[in-house]
Amino acid sequence: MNTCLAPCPLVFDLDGTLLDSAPDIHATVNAVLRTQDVPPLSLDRVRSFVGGGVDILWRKIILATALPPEAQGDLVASFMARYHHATALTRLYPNVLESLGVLADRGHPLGICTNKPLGPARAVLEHFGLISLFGVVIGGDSLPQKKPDPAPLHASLAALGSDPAHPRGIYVGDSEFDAECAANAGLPFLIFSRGYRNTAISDLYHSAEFDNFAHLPGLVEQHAELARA
Ligand SMILES: O=C(O)COP(=O)(O)O
Ligand SMILES: [Mg+2]
Repeated sequence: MNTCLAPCPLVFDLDGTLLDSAPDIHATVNAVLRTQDVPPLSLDRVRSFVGGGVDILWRKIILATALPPEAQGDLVASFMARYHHATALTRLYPNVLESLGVLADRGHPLGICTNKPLGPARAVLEHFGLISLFGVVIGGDSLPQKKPDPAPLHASLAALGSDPAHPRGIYVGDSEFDAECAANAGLPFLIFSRGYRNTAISDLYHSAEFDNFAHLPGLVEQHAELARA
C-alpha cells in the first residue's frame, strides 16, 4: 500500500462529487434530443448515465432512444457545442467550498481528475471561482485513457508532485468509475454517498464513505495518517 507523508495530495472527481451538475447535463441532453425530435429523458435517467464521460453518455442515450448508432459523432458534437456554457443549473454540494479551503490551508496539494471533457470542466470550475485552488485539472479527453483506467489519476498525482514510481495520495469521488480507478491505482478512495452511483457502496472498492463535505477534512487526516502508519 502506498504511504502518504503530509501534506498528502488529494485528487477530486467533479460531477456528482464537488458539483451537482446533473440538472445542466440533463437540460443539455434534452436540448440536443429536441433537435432530433426525440422526446426528453428524465433527470433520473440521464443522471444514471453520467460518470464515464460524454461518449459513454451518448452511447447510453442512443440505446435508450430510437436514435441510430451512426449518429453518435454528430450528437456528441452538438452536445459539446452547448456543454461549455452549461452552468446555470449546477450547484456546489453543501460545504464543498469550506472543506476545500480547510484542506488547501493545511497544505494539501489539490487536483481534479474527471471524465468530463477538459473544456467544460475548466469552464465550470472558473464559473464557481474554484479553478485557482487546483494545481492540476485532468479531463476525460486530456489523455488517451479515461477512468477507470488509472492513468488519469496517476497523471494528476504526478502533476501535484507525487513520485510517479510510487504514487501517493487520496482520491475522492462518487461513482463506479472512480472506485475502480482508485482500486486500479492502488490508492485510498473516499466515496461521497450523495453522488451519481448506480451500485451499492458496499459493492464498491472504498476506504470510507461520507455524505457531507464538512466531514471530509477529518476523514482525510485519518486516512493520510493510516497510510503513514
Ligand atoms: O461527466 C461525466 O460523465 C463524469 O464526470 P466525473 O468523472 O467528474 O464524474
Ligand atoms: Mg462523478
